[in-house]
Amino acid sequence: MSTLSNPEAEALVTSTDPHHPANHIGELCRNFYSHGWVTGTGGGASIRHGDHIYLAPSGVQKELLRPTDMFVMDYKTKEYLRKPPVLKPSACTPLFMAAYTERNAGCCIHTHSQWAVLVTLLCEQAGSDVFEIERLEQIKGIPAGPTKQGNLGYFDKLRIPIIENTAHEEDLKDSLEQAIKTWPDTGSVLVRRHGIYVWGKDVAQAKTQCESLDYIFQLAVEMHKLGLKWTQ
Ligand SMILES: CSC[C@@H](O)[C@@H](O)C(=O)COP(=O)(O)O
Ligand SMILES: [Zn+2]
Repeated sequence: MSTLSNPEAEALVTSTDPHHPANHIGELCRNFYSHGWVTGTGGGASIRHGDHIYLAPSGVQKELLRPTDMFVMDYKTKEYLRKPPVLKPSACTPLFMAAYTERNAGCCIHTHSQWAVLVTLLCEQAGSDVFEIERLEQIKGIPAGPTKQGNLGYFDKLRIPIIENTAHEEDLKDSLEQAIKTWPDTGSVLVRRHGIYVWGKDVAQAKTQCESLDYIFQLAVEMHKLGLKWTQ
C-alpha cells in the first residue's frame, strides 16, 4: 500500500469547505439517516473528487461520520492514500466503484429505504425483475441517462432493474455491473429485499434522483394498497 506521508494524508480530509467530500459525506449521511435510509449502519455514500474516491468505513453509524473517518482511494491505481486505523472501508466500495468506472459518476448513494425494499417485494410477487411506473410528475426528477439530454419527461416510463441480494454486499458487484450494461440509461439499480444504489454526475444529481425515487417508491406502495396500477 502506498499511503501518503501523514500530513499529506491528513490534508486529504482537512477542509473548512462544507462541500469538501470529507465533510460532505457525513452531512449527507445525517440527512439520509433522518429519512431512515442509512439506519443501523446500513447504506452509505461515496464521492469522487478528481482522482480521489472518498469512502466511509464499514459497520459504523453512518450518521456520526467525521472527516477523519474517511478512506481516500486513488482512482487510477486503486490504492488507498488514506486509511483510518482499525477501520475497514465500506463493503459497498466495489459497487460504488462500478458507478465511477462504468458511468463516470461523481457520487454514488446506497440506501436501505423501506420503500425501495417494499417495491422489490411487490415486483417479486409479480414475478418481475424490473420496477416500472408512469404518469407521475416526480418522474421528471429522474435523469434520462448518459445517452440522452436532461431528465425524463412526464410521458416517459420509469424503469429500474432489480438484482437479487447476496449474502455479502461486495458479492453484488457482478450483477450490478451486468445491470448497468444491460440498462445503459439507468441511474439506479434496486437490490431485492435490500435497498437501492443511485448515482449521478455530482452529489446534487445523485441526491435529488434518490429523493425523487424514494417519493415514487412510497407512492407506488400506497397505490398498490389502494389497488391502483403503476402502468396502463
Ligand atoms: C445493517 S448491515 C448492512 C451492510 O451489510 C450493508 O448492506 C450496507 O449497506 C453497509 O455496509 P458498510 O460496510 O457498513 O458500509
Ligand atoms: Zn446495503
